[in-house]
Amino acid sequence: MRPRAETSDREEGCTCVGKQCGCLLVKRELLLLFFCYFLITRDSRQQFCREHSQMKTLIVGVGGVTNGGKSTLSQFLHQKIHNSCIIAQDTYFKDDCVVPVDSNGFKQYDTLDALHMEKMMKEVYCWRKDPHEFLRQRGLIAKNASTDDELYVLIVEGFLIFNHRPLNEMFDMRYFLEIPYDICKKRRSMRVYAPPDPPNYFDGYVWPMYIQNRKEMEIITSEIVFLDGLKPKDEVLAAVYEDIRQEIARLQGQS
Ligand SMILES: Nc1ncnc2c1ncn2[C@@H]1O[C@H](COP(=O)(O)OP(=O)(O)O)[C@@H](O)[C@H]1O
Ligand SMILES: NC(=O)c1ccc[n+]([C@@H]2O[C@H](COP(=O)(O)O)[C@@H](O)[C@H]2O)c1
Repeated sequence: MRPRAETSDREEGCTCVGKQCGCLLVKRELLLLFFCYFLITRDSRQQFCREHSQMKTLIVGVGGVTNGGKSTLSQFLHQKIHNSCIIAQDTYFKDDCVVPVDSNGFKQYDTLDALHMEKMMKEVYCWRKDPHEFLRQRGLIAKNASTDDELYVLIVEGFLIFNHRPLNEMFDMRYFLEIPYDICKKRRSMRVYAPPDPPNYFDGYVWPMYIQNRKEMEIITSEIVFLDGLKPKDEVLAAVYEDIRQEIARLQGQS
């Protein structure tokens, strides 16, 4: 009879005292197991919630002529806009050894073929899939920051962003910085690329390619806001920021 009574005690709750109690060890192990399971699945549960929530996003394209002020504007917007980040096209140039030379001996850097566009698109898709995680992985957001009612802004900048159809179709807002030939030539001459521009590169290759790329861009898309890159920096930056701020407010007002 005695052993039966001990078994029923354990089933209803342990009454044993002391460190060696097996019931306590089992409970502790179960708790530990549950805690590990919770930790392991927390990130994927949070990701699932984000992917299936009504998260708001905005993709802004900042295009324009070389040295038109794209990076300056993008950096400014990034500093001002909460939960924003930049994907820059000029970080996707192919290695110099695979960029072909044209009939005049100029390296053909100013075409989509000189860029790893599939890689760039992957980065944009990665952001779109889970902007919060994208920012977190790049140290742009606190690990446990709330994801409720957040709006995420992606700034994509580059001289050929509107020429690549799949990318162009993703933009909610498009800006294009333009400056005249002489100013562009002057600004370009003060910048050192890798590799540096060879003699006559601007007149013999860069500017003619800009004219050609711009024509092609205008065939692909018409919804572009053209910006005068000659206006004082503060004026250009403030005007675009205000435009985007209003769009963000409009989106946040939506239920
Ligand atoms: N509105 C502006 N007025 C005068 N200079 C500018 C203006 N915007 C940018 N710049 C200058 O022009 C140069 C090129 O700007 P940057 O933003 O790097 O151009 P991009 O990214 O289009 O090649 C930089 O020296 C920058 O300080
Ligand atoms: N690897 C590089 O970053 C690299 C090399 C050679 C030329 N470029 C020039 O970069 C320009 C585009 O960048 P920006 O719009 O920032 O000037 C193109 O006109 C191209 O000629 C870049």
